[in-house]
Amino acid sequence: MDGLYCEHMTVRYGRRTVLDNISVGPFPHGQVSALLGPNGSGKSTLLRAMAGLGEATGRVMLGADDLTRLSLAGRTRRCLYLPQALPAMVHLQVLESMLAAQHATGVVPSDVQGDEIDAALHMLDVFGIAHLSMRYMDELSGGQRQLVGLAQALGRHPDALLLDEPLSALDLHHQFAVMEILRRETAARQIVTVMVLHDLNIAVRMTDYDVILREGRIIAAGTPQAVITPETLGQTYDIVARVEKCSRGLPHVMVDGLC
Ligand SMILES: Nc1ncnc2c1ncn2[C@@H]1O[C@H](COP(=O)(O)OP(=O)(O)OP(=O)(O)O)[C@@H](O)[C@H]1O
Repeated sequence: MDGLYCEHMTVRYGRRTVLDNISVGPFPHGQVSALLGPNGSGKSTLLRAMAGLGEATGRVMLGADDLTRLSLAGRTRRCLYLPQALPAMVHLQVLESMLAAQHATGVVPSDVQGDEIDAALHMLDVFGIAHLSMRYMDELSGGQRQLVGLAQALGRHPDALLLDEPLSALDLHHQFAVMEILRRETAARQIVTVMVLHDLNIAVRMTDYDVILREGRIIAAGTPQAVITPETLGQTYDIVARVEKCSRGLPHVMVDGLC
């Protein structure tokens, strides 16, 4: 099987089982996937387990490669997790923080052409924040730090990118801009990108493969059109919702009330 997938994944916190023997994926190469579901449904737990963070049993595969057999450093090089928390407010310039991130996994990937500083500046430029390169991280806004975190993550050239609520601090313009950047970079690099999202309208329009979780169980998986339906939204979020077409013919989720 191609793409990123996990088999028989179980995660416990103490005596509480949050994910019980679930298999999910494959999350395809070259496409952006979303993990959806209500608060506490297990999205971050699943993303972290796929990245090898925390105690978990089961297998995580990237194509034919069993990631669970790798050291954590080796695994992080292949499959990078960007946490929900924004990058720390350290007293480092943005460019320095990019270089530190580049070196965090010990190896500068061979496909980074030319000078490392140029590569870091290029990534900042991709996210439209090259003008912040000499500013200090602890002097940036939350949204600006989130953009730096995304630039750091893509700058590390992983094969799979696992992003936990990467749009949470961004304004509407930047939410759409980041989704377009992630779609373009994911396709150009043929990597796997999986993100936790709460905005169903972004998911329905701008992702390719979605998984909905509730209480650690998979409610639905597939294309947004197949997964984001009034039935699954009712079953998952306890809401009465419609998926209509807007005047431009694009799908739009509308919530009429609670079940
Ligand atoms: N470190 C922890 N120790 C104990 N329980 C935890 C821990 N982290 C998460 N949980 C519990 O595991 C369950 C799943 O949490 P998780 O953070 O994966 O949910 P989520 O779907 O990402 O939620 P949200 O949308 O609110 O971020 C929740 O019931 C939560 O209380």
